[in-house]
Amino acid sequence: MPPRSRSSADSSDAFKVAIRVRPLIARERKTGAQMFWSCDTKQIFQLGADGKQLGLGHFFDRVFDHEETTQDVYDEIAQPIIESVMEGYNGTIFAYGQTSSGKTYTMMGDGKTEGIIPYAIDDMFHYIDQHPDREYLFRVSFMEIYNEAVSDLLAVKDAKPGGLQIREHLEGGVYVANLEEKLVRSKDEVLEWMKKGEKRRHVAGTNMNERSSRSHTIFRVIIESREQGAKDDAVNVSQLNLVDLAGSERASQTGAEGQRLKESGAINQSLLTLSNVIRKLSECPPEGAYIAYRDSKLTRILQMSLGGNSKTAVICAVTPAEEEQTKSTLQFATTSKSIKNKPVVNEVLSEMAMLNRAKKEIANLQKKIKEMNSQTGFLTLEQDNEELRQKLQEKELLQQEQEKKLKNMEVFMCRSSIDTKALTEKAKKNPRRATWCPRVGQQNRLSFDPSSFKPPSQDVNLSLCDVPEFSIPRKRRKHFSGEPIFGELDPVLESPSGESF
Ligand SMILES: Nc1ncnc2c1ncn2[C@@H]1O[C@H](COP(=O)(O)OP(=O)(O)OP(=O)(O)O)[C@@H](O)[C@H]1O
Repeated sequence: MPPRSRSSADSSDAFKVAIRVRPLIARERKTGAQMFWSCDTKQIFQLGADGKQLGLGHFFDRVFDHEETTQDVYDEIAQPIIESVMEGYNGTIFAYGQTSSGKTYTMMGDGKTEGIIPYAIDDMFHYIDQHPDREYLFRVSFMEIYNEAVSDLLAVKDAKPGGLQIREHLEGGVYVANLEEKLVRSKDEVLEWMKKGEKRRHVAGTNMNERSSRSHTIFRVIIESREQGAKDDAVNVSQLNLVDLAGSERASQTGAEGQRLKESGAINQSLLTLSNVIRKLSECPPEGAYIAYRDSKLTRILQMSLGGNSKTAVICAVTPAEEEQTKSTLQFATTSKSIKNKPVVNEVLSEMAMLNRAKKEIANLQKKIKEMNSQTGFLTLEQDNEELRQKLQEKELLQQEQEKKLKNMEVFMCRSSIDTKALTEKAKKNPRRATWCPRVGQQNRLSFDPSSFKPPSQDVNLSLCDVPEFSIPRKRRKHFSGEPIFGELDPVLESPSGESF
């Protein structure tokens, strides 16, 4: 369902650029590497061989030095975006930089230190606890772009050769077809999925990094929320993209050959397209101007995060012992600073809410036509009457469409307190694969997985329906044919270990 923008946000700080300078690592310390860069909280300077500053500093929203932690980066750069995402804005945080500069360390963590993703997830669930007036539904997906092919890091089966396809909604907006989205209920579940996906990511050792990422990854969290007991079923749908890019690299430094060299070519090519897109956007092009998003999968998927409807932060990771590569990262960062995004809160209406609205409008139109029919003699009235008739026809068509969709869809919300343990047991035993998603936010949700629901021979099994306040209208019981809940959601609940209810 297409999102509707509800309200506009201040776009002045919708695109932030920060620099993170990492400490020297063992390999560099061993070779007595020279420090080429120094910084304070807002600028970074190049140093000469004598350790003195060369030229002017480069200014950014924030520069983090080698002593500052990922928690510091999170608090100042990422946390405001997470809060906006919970309020209904799209958000993107991505780490950019040369190979071995600390992108994965910053986004994922390294096993000992947590990264931005775990901090973000922790905050999101904390936010839910503090907002009992809304109910939330979380889904996650994890994709990688390797050698210009998109694959699903959470899918059981590998994608066909060539990878997953990128498509466009009729109403605008890009999506990856057949990318699995997992319903999640707790931070631990999210992190399990993240770790599971990380294990499948393409990583290999090079001369520059023992564990060098050979692909770009996008870990996405989709959040739906609505007011508890809201009358018109308006749902905010936002997504958070957490992007760990592969690093730009030089074959002379990494020693890449064969497969590594091919990977390196694909990485550098897509980063070049990213730079070109950023350069074009930094020139503040007029609305509708051509931007080469389609030149790489990465820019296509991140289209909305670059110059679009998203609050975005770019964290440029740099190596203090690298002169030229760090200069080139700073050039990218400087260009990025001029980008202006235009974030809005995304609101969608459920099919039921749309149907209710359409019905109300039809009733109003019918009333108006009746009133007009009782009056005669004035041309203007007849013209108005014709206009109303046309409107009515349109509305009736809309209503028919909504009703058809609803026939194919069943969503059952259970607002009572459910004994989730007992329900899990029942769901496990139930051959018709009822799925449930309890404890997302303050509410329990119960739904059937329409795609795998098989109508029973002796009417519907109501073993789940002894849950208080939960009932299925009898005439609807046989209509489960695969329409998703809230747009694209396929509500199968799977645990990270692969178990599905
Ligand atoms: N801020 C930091 N503090 C301490 N160690 C760091 C920091 N940043 C990175 N490192 C270390 O530097 C090495 C390279 O980091 P990382 O793998 O995150 O780089 P990368 O930019 O993701 O590289 P690639 O593009 O090759 O995947 C790792 O050993 C990591 O632990």
